[in-house]
Amino acid sequence: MSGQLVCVEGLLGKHVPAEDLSEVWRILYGKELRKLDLPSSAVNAASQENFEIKGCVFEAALEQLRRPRTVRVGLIQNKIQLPTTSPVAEQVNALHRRIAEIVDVAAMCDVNIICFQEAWTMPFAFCTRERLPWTEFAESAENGATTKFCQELAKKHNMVIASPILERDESHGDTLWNTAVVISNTGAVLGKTRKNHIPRVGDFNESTYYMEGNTGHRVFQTAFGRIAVNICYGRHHPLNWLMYSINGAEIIFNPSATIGELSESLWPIEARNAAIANHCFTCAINRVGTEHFENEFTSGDGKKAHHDFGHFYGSSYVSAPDGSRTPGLSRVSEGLLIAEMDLNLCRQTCDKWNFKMTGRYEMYAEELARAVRPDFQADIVRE
Ligand SMILES: NC(=O)NCCC(=O)O
Repeated sequence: MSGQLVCVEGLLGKHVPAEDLSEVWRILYGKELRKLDLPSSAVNAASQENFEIKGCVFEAALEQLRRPRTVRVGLIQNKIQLPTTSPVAEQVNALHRRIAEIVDVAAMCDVNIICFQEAWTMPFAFCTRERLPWTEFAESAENGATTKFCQELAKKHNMVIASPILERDESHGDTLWNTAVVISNTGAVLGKTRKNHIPRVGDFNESTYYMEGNTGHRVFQTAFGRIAVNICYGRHHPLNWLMYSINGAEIIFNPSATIGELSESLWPIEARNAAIANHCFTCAINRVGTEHFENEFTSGDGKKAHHDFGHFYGSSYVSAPDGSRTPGLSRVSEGLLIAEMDLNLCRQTCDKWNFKMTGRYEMYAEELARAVRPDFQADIVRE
């Protein structure tokens, strides 16, 4: 079944009677979004280069004192381009070429900020638990080939780029991290942020390679708004989203690599819920395809050894603070999703629902401070 169904929203459109569709849509997905008019040059280029392109608009009410703060955000989901047995440099170069093609199309659509999927320059090889050649994909966040490549793209297109890579930290004993590098539209490296929560589930053997990040919940002030990057497994941790939001993030990207059997039913809920709970936009990005590895590996579950991880189901989407969301990109093909958003919607939703005001953070801060003490006793009343 995995890999067959292209898109759940497409099925709804096909099978729900036309007279019921908009009500079904409103209940499941929130207020219906206007489609973004994309230039035909971009649509043609996407079709020639064989990737899906979709665009939606999140509107906000007009205010008297603030102008609309309209920004276009792009999300790219892609496959690996070469077999995992190809030389490392060739695999990376092929991915650079593919991303450059898609970013060129994003630029035709006036995208201001773009984010790629988790560890986008490599196969998601952590399932294998092998070191070589996979650790050779790690690069310096500050001056590695991928960062230089992104700096050129950012300058060329006046675009902020969030580039999640496997980082080799030469200043700290050559250690590895799972890192997103944020590059300003000027081409300067604005900074980096590391994955805070590392999975210990299924074949996601990432803790074999790197540790939980040490960069906290930093937020990047860009020319187009304040952004943060909550990498993959971090999306299961509500406090992680909360802290990016407390530091002022208006858009939180969630570059991911995850497979159908494990997480597909959680996928549409978690980033969307985070947008609602934190009065911000969230952008969930997942890779697509099935990646085959030469040496079979086991999953510690008594089942037979295998050569692949399962199907990465794509389905990248954007959610707004009012709970509305875009349809997902395809479950099976590469794609570019563009969301035009008025960032004024963040404060407008905050003023309506007041979660920041009613959140009782001081109460939770005290309770959590007690709960993490070694002498903590749970507060349970018994008969
Ligand atoms: N890459 C990663 O953290 N995957 C973990 C699985 C998931 O969070 O769905």
